[in-house]
Amino acid sequence: MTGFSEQLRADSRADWDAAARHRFVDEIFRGAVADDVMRRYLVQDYQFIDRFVALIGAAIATADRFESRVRFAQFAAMITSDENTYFLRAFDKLGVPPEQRLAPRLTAPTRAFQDLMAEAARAGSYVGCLAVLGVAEWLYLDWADRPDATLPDDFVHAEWITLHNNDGFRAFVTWLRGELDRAGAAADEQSRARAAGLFRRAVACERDFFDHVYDDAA
Ligand SMILES: Cc1ncc(CN)c(N)n1
Repeated sequence: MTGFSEQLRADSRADWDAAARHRFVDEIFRGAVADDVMRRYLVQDYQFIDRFVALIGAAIATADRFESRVRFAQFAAMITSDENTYFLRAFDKLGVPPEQRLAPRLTAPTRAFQDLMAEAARAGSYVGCLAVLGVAEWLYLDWADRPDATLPDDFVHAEWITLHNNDGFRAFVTWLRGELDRAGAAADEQSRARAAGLFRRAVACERDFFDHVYDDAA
C-alpha cells in the first residue's frame, strides 16, 4: 500500500516537478546562478529558515514520542550551526549588508511561506507540522540528489547543494517521510485532510519561492 507521504506527493506532482527541476536548480549545479539572484534567494531564505526552526520547535512539542523529539532537536542543531554559518559566509562573500540579513523587505512568496509555517505550528497537530517540514526537506533532497554531478567551484553554490544531499540529510529525509507515513496512518480523517492541504500549499510555495528570485532578473 502506498504511504501517506507518497500519496501527498502524487497529489502535487505538477508543482513538485516544476520546483525540483527549476531553472535555479539547473543553474546552481552549473555554478551559473547570477550573484544578484543568489543574493535575493539567500536573503529571503534566511527569513524562511527563521520560521522553519520555529516549526521544528512545534514538531518537538507535538510529537507523540521522545525519540522523535530527539531527532528533530538534533536536526534543529544542524540548521542553527552548519547551515546558519553557511548563510553568514555566503552573505559576506556576496556583500549582503546587515539590514538585509536581519530585516529585509519580505517578498510575497516568503510571507506566504512564513504564514503557512506559522499556521501549521499554531494548529498544534504533529501530522500537520510533518506535512510542511516533509515538503521542505524532501523536495530539497529531490533536487539536490545527483550523485554523478560535479560540484561547482564557488562554495556559495557547492555548499547549498551539499547541505541538501549529504548522507545525514538523506537519512533524515527518509526518517521524516516514515514519520509522516506513521502519523498519517494514525490520524483521523479530519487531521489527514488538514495535513494534505498544508502539504499541497507548501509544494506550491516552494515553486513560487524559486520563481520569484528571477522576477527582477529575467
Ligand atoms: C524555501 C526553502 N525550502 C526548503 C529549504 C530546505 N531546508 C529551504 N532552505 N528553503
